Amino acid sequence: MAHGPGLTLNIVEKRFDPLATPVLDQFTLNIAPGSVVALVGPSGVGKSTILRLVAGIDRLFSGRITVDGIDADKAHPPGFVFQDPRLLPWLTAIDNIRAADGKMPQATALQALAQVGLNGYGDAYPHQLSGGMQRRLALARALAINAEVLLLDEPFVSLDRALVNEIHGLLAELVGAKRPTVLFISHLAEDAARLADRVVVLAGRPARIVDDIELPTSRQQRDGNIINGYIRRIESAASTKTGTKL
Ligand SMILES: Nc1ncnc2c1ncn2[C@@H]1O[C@H](COP(=O)(O)OP(=O)(O)OP(=O)(O)O)[C@@H](O)[C@H]1O
Repeated sequence: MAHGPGLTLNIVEKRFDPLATPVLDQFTLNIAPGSVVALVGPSGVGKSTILRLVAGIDRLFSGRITVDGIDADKAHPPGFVFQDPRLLPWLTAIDNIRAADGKMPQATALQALAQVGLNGYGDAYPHQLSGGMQRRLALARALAINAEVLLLDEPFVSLDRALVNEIHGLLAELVGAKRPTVLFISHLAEDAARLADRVVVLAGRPARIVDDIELPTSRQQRDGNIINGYIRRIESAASTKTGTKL
């Protein structure tokens, strides 16, 4: 089955303030094709920075990030879901999706809308949708460009748990069907325990990988016990290695 590309991050240095310690220094991370990797760690450690570098949105760093060997800023654009939905208020749901790619056929946008359970809401404006629906629309926009790489920055933050479970299910289904390479940030061990194949725990300034946990059981086979075991492992790694609670 086709799957998303492998990602290699060799960041020599990323800093915002020329006088302060860099956020990233000699930071290396390799992500296997088609894997789902969760980045966890304390606030301010550099998780969103890493996502923006991989997306090619932020090019101000030294080093090299590649997507199947191609420099990230020249690779096919990833699907990116930001912490806030970032919808254009003057466009309908369908046009928000199509805005991601000027050549996108209407049918593709409609299909993405259906995939996130928003059938029938194509003509609604963002203010007519609930917060959770807006979040799903943002996800549909990321999916509609048929990206082989999905970058999700706290896609579940401040959503109620029922909706999070629904979106988890949706993502697990999409990952199973399309096998994209996914890098996502979450503050909740449960998100990682349900979705990830691998959890990378970051700490410090400059950020270091202080733990790298494989979650070998396939997503479909993760029952409550397995998920709870994974949650304990991730939370314990985060608290002992980063000194903070997730
Ligand atoms: N545009 C910017 N200008 C200056 N400093 C920045 C900028 N973006 C991020 N930083 C700094 O870089 C560091 C890493 O920020 P980043 O947003 O990547 O952390 P994070 O791990 O994603 O945090 P959170 O979990 O709170 O979102 C922080 O100290 C932050 O203040």
